[in-house]
Amino acid sequence: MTTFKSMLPTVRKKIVIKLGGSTLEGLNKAFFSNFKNLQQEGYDIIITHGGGPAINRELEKQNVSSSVLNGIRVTSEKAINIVQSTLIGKVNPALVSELNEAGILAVGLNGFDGQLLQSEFLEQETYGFVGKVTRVNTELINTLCNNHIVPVIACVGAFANGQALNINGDTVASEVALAIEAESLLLVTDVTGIRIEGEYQEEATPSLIDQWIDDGYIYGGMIPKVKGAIQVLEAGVPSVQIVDDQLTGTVIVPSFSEKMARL
Ligand SMILES: Nc1ncnc2c1ncn2[C@@H]1O[C@H](COP(=O)(O)OP(=O)(O)O)[C@@H](O)[C@H]1O
Ligand SMILES: CC(=O)N[C@@H](CCC(=O)OP(=O)(O)O)C(=O)O
Repeated sequence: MTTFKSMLPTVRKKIVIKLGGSTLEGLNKAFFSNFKNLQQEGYDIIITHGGGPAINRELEKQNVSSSVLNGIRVTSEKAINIVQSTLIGKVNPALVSELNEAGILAVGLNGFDGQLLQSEFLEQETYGFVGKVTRVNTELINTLCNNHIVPVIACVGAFANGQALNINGDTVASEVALAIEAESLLLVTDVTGIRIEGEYQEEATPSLIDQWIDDGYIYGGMIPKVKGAIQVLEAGVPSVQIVDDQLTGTVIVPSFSEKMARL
């Protein structure tokens, strides 16, 4: 029966969920059932993922060294080939397969597919083959979402002539959330949010986070997370969280003065 309600266009909210490499290997059916619940609550889900530990293992196996600066992997020409083949050839299909087995229709993508993540070198002299996102193909994401297909995006950027660039998974998640104007960004990792002097923080503001970075309380892989989170929050995405696999952790909130300035 056609009712007034059924004739209204359904505005589905979008949630970007980034799964860190550190959590990927331990995810189970119970975790994925959260996703089904979110879909039933009217969310379109977009998944992005990293794969740091898998990349580390593969680099070691092939005797290729790499270093990390500000949470970003300095990526040589040899390393980018390993990053690309590991993320696209191993990590992404393993996750897509788990999602499909959990009854969530998912399709694996990387930056080259439909020019999903166009990118340029971030700072070649410092970081080598590391990219920054210059354009996200939001139409492709929207088309999949409108057809109830979950895009699962590997953090490999497309540069010219088929050259891949390595982009931190948290950066990709943040750029995708910004581009599609997500309602919410969840960065799922192996810790229960931001920990300062042994205490997990339920809430954190951008100015506190800047201070914690300066004081060395936030370091390594947490840096791209908080930087992406702040950028996304300041662009107006209402909910930004850094959480563990129970979806518990830190909510990034505007500081009081930032809240007042928005009014
Ligand atoms: N203040 C902090 N609070 C919590 N974790 C932190 C903090 N500073 C640095 N970290 C580190 O960041 C790690 C999470 O980042 P990362 O290893 O890159 O995870 P992922 O693979 O999920 O992206 C934590 O395991 C922890 O070692
Ligand atoms: C440029 C850069 O740092 N790329 C990351 C990409 C993978 C990633 O981000 O993995 P996690 O989400 O597990 O940290 C890397 O090479 O490790």
